Amino acid sequence: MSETANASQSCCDNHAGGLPVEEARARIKGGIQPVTVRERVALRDALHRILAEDVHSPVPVPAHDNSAMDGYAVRAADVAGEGPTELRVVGRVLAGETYEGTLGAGECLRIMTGAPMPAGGDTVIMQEQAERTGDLIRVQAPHRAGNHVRRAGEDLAEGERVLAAGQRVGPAELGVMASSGLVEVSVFRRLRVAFFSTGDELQGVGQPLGPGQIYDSNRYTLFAAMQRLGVETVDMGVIGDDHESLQRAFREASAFADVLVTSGGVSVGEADYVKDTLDALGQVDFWKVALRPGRPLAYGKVGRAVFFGLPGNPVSVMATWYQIVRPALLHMMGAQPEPDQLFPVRCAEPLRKRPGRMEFQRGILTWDDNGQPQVRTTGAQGSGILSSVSRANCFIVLPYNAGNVEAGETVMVQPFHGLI
Ligand SMILES: Nc1nc2c(c(=O)[nH]1)N[C@H]1C(S)=C(S)[C@@H](COP(=O)(O)OP(=O)(O)OC[C@H]3O[C@@H](n4cnc5c(N)ncnc54)[C@H](O)[C@@H]3O)O[C@H]1N2
Ligand code: MOO
Repeated sequence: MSETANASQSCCDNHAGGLPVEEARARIKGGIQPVTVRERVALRDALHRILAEDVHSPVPVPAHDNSAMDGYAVRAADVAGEGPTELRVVGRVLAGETYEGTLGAGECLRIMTGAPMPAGGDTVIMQEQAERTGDLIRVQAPHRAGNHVRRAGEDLAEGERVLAAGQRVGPAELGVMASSGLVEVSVFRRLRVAFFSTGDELQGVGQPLGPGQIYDSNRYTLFAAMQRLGVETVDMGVIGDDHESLQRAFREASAFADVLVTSGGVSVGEADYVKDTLDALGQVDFWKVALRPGRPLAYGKVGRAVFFGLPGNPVSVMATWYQIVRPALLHMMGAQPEPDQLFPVRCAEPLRKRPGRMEFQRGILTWDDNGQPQVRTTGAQGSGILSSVSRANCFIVLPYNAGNVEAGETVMVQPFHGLI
């Protein structure tokens, strides 16, 4: 057998346990198109949206040289020596005003934080460092030229590119655009994402649980994750475990949604119809990823909609959402790829791990007694224990081939901050 044949043989063997996570991500990325339709929206409506164009500042920010402190605007030359130096206060300027005169030698101006610097003045002395008597101040020099002055354009120069196309708009981006005086911004249209839960055992909150029933939590988790991502959500409720209901729901969703996300029914059980429905109405690309929790994960297309069939276990929903679906949706939304946020940290306790799947255990990242970062798990890691995520602040990411981890070994963590 040739070397190539050997390589492809071993590749397929490995994939029996599911596609490697990176390969699943790459296959999805290769099969989906980012949206191209743009719209202009008012600044606040741009929150969580993706910029469709670079944003340039039409004005310098700040617009004028101004004081960073409450105190006195002076001429640097007057306060360059050892001192003490006496200067005469010729007036006052508050934020929002301008001082019309020009400071002459031996003169200073009472100035408040944010007020424009007067002509002739180039340095500010904090009021705590000036002793005032009547119209005179006495300062102990020297003071560095330009001290406590914020230069026009030091934040953003006029015409400077402030933000790039593909950036997601969060609080800082919204504020920065407002600081440039922008009223509207061009963003990509929102993705429309439909979702439903499957399972005859599911009951809605507010109803008593019948025998064998559980509450449907996945629709809440998915709703929250989608809201945070900034997509338009269409909640299709709970769909029963039968071909007819599923086919109807798939057809309906594919008529209006860009993406359909379901939970449950993708494994090998006798009521797991989701993959079969996808087979019948669309195309299955893959339905197993070597990821834990969350191996059964169906990906394909129904009509023009991209389909993700997540497993039913609530933690598997979260792992597959954050590791596979979220990056895919960001790509479809027109966002720049996010850099991997993986950091090496000492593991404070032993971890159980079987080789063969990439594992996302739920961790608590803290500091040890020596001030060094450390991580431990939230406890039981079953894929039905959703509180293992609500108690965590990071994923502990264990590679495919890793086995058990000893206390004190280094592991990689992916903080939830900015992710969840
Ligand atoms: N013989 C095998 N059995 C299972 C395998 C396997 O490979 N061979 N894989 C296991 C793994 S791993 C997972 S994950 C689950 C995934 O199964 P399904 O996607 O078909 O999910 P369900 O069977 O419908 O549900 C699994 C579990 O999650 C609960 N669930 C479902 N939906 C919700 C919801 N909306 N809110 C809260 N909880 C939900 C459901 O009641 C089940 O307990 O399959 C394993 N089995
Ligand atoms: O991998 Mo399943 O997805 O354990 O929960």
